[in-house]
Amino acid sequence: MSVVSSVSVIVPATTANLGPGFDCIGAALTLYNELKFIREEINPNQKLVITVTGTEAARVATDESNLVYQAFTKFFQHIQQTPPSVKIEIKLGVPLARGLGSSATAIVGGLIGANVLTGEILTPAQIMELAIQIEGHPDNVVPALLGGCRLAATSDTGWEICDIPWSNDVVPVVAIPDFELSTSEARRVLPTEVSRGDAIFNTAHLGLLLRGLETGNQNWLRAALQDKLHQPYRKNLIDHYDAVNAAALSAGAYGMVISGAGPTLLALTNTANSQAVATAMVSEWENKGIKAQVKTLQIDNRGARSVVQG
Ligand SMILES: Nc1ncnc2c1ncn2[C@@H]1O[C@H](COP(=O)(O)OP(=O)(O)O)[C@@H](O)[C@H]1O
Ligand SMILES: N[C@@H](CCOP(=O)(O)O)C(=O)O
Repeated sequence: MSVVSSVSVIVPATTANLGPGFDCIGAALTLYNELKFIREEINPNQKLVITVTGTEAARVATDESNLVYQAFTKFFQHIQQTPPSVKIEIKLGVPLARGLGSSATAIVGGLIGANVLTGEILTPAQIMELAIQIEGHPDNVVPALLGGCRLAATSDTGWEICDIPWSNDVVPVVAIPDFELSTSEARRVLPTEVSRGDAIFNTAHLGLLLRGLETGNQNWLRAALQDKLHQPYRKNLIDHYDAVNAAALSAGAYGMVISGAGPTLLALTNTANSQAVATAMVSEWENKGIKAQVKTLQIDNRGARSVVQG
């Protein structure tokens, strides 16, 4: 493969955990960030120019602390080369710090951009290992890279990634409030140890969820979307969680969970009820004084993709 001078990388948002699958399952969604990498001499004293567009652009760092650039430089550290001068153009479509995997898009995008610019020195599996290492857990970076719904588990030799079939009858609706919650803050409230009862509860419910997602079986999905490992601790960080949950259920959702580390709330429902569920969730929050936007999405089955431009 030859070295290229410019590449665009499109990376999907993700919804991680899906209730009982804390830190091991996530799905890619039809909502995207686009990152363009242009290898060029800027000037002798400057190695980096970052531009960001999109409604939350002002909140993204444009210096070396930018997460896309951090991942880009980690790639070069890994292959023991000096990173080239680069211009990075970021088009934001994924809201920041809302539990929709914006950090995963930045990490995956930075790694793929660097790999393509160097003529694909690393394999997709090596890129995945690096992405998991940087993010610290696999459940958002893996579906962002590969698309679909993915379960990741460690093995003696690394990671086993499993493709989880997702029935077309299961529709994801995300309600995104206008406040941020960083993943690190939402991880700080979690206990380091859990009881055997809670571990068994989640093991059983995750098994049920996998079959519910595959078959669209409504009873299994209704029972499956429960969790004892993270949501009981995190829901207090999300104002009116219980009220939005009740609104989603009464409008016909199978269940509602925290998307990723939150504060976005994810309802799973069927096509017939999706509009009612979306309206109920956003109205409930807005009645309580919290602005929110709602999106009825699909599962992205392609994952991150790159287009070489020169
Ligand atoms: N496109 C991007 N470019 C640069 N940094 C980003 C981008 N998207 C997200 N980030 C960084 O990731 C942070 C959010 O990460 P995190 O708290 O894990 O939330 P999320 O649930 O959205 O992944 C942002 O505050 C920002 O620092
Ligand atoms: N399992 C992680 C997932 C974080 O996802 P994000 O989309 O909020 O970055 C967690 O729940 O902490």
